[in-house]
Amino acid sequence: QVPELEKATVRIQQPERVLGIIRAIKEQGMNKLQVISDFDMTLSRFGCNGRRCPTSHNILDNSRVISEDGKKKLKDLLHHYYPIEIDPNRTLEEKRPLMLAPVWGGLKHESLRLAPRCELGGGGTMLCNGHVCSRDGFNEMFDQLHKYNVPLFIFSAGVGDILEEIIRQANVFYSNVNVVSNYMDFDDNGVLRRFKGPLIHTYNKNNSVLQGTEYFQQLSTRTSIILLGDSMGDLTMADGVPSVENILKIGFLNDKVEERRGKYLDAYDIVLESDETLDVVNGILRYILIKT
Ligand SMILES: Nc1ccn([C@@H]2O[C@H](COP(=O)(O)O)[C@@H](O)[C@H]2O)c(=O)n1
Repeated sequence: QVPELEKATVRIQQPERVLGIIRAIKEQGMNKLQVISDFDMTLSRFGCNGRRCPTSHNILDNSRVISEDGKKKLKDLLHHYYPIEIDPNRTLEEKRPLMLAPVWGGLKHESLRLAPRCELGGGGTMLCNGHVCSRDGFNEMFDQLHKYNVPLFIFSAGVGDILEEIIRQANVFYSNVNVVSNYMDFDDNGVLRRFKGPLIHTYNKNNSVLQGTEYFQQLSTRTSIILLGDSMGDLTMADGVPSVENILKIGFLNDKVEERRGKYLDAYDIVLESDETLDVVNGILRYILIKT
């Protein structure tokens, strides 16, 4: 029923179980469904024409508002911490305390004055090599969820101001979309002082940073979940949802595919290897949402 699952990029450890979950979600109906998704490298592309696409952090790092010294610091931090972030041989407990540094470490020394809209403006939607960096099927996914009134919760360790702007410029920031991320806090002179609220990094995406938002409580009847992520940290994004009945975890395995395949197959129900599209997600949503 979902032809996209036959794509060469799809790996599933327990196909019967996965088909069972998809059928159960369809039976429960669209009123019970919510989608919880990571943003960078999940809704946005990992690569394009053989080059890495920017994360929402990288858009800021590369922008003209950051000093050359700051750019170097941010790049050094990322080169140091990204291999740790994706290292399959370190436990989450080892990684967790290290992950705050790349989110804030480079920016805190910057006298950053930024009008995020301007930085991305002039048609500058998340561009990389002249191509828009959202995955193929980005608009279709948002459109489908909006049409059927399915809530989409984006839980991101990226920069909220930037990724909101990307969604807005794609004209899909609908009322069913909610974002929890790191938002910049500027003082009266427009200088970046901090991020608002607790910093979200790749390995604390769970209830601990959602306290006070009550988002999941309001959606307590939405007991079917489709979770989209690209890291082992994304697997805890639905931890605050009360009484989950069905959960389908779809993981994008973008980098170090051979090394990480085993862990991803154990953790995610569906693994999409080097797949730069949202075809599979859209195919599953079509099957679930469109009455046959
Ligand atoms: N300075 C940094 C810090 C993190 N990143 C990357 O951003 C991504 C986090 O955002 P999610 O939407 O995926 O939660 C993650 O891929 C980090 O590697 C960065 O590029 N620069």
